[in-house]
Amino acid sequence: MSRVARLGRCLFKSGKRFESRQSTLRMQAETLTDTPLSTSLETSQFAMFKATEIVAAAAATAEAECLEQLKKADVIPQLMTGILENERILCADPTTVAAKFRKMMLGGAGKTVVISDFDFTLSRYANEKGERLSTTHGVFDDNVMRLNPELGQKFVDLKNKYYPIEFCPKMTMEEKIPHMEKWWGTSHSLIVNERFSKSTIEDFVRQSRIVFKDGAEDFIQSLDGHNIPLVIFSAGIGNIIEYFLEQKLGAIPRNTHFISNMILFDEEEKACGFSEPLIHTFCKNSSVIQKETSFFHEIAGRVNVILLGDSMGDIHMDVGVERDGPTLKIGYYNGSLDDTASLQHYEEVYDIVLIHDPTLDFAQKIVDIINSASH
Ligand SMILES: Nc1nc2c(ncn2[C@@H]2O[C@H](COP(=O)(O)O)[C@@H](O)[C@H]2O)c(=O)[nH]1
Ligand SMILES: [Mg+2]
Repeated sequence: MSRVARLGRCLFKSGKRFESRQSTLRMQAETLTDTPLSTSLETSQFAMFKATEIVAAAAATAEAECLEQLKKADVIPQLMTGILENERILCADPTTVAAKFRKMMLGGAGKTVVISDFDFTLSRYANEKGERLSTTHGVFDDNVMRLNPELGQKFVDLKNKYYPIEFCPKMTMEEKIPHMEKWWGTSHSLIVNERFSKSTIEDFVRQSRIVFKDGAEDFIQSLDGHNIPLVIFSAGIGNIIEYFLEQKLGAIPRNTHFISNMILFDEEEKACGFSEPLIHTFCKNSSVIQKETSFFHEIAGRVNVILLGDSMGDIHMDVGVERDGPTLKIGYYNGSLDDTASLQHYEEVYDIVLIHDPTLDFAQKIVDIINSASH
């Protein structure tokens, strides 16, 4: 079945499920808001209700009022219709996604945290000409080749050997992990052995082919403006991301935190090691989070997570804080449009799949809706 036909089937199927959900939502909202409990029962009947029922009714009414706001604003149906009508967006389960949107809007900005990958999620995968752009590690591939071709070739050889393994559809994650550890370990050793200085690495970033997705600066700054924490969870090199943000934004916003491989510098500001534990593509989860992470206090209570990723390794990103809210998983698919197996797999593990999207418009729209519901 061609991708377009599959997309059509997926949209039709999703659409049918969503229509039934919309009518259910509308019915729920009318029921909850048209006949408030206290005016529809005789006093004696009302007296029979236990305190718990009265509290529950009050909570339902309170939620119904929020729901009424959502219904009036028609926000969620509009959003879901936009998703289902966009051929470049896949959504396998609109009903679940609509329910997550609703919970996140009810929770508002104060209950929200964004956990985002960096390489090819906040940064672009390719430029307008379709040329591949750089990962944070790739900053060394490009720049070292210019300064020291023999060493530069070692970085490139590593990428050419291991990148295909990382995205190989036939190997299991368990089969890939030893190769990823070898790739990260070898490239980090090359960096430490060469004792690159901090200032040299900052220059590498200035001259690199890392490009933000369109709207990324505004997205990061709007999160900061609404006090929504942003955790950049990257298996890349966190120092490179910091230098890139400083160069593009002028400073790292207060709300932005990093979980990543960090280059350690000695007193002469020369690279002398890397932080532990190693974070590669397939261990981006709470197992690599240090127990007393500095920003935990800032995200405690933020039960609703917007997760942004581009690879299979990003779907379990979590910062290990106890919570019971939804995680809305938004996946940026950079692969071939003919690779229906990968497209199907992304659709299974991400709530929303954005195909070849060089912008953060969709993520910005979700955050704007959450912020508007908070007022
Ligand atoms: N060019 C190189 N790319 C590398 C190397 N080691 C890892 N990687 C890539 O980085 C991303 C992980 O970053 P994330 O922010 O997306 O988690 C991963 O997908 C690898 O392809 C390297 O030595 N050279
Ligand atoms: Mg990535």
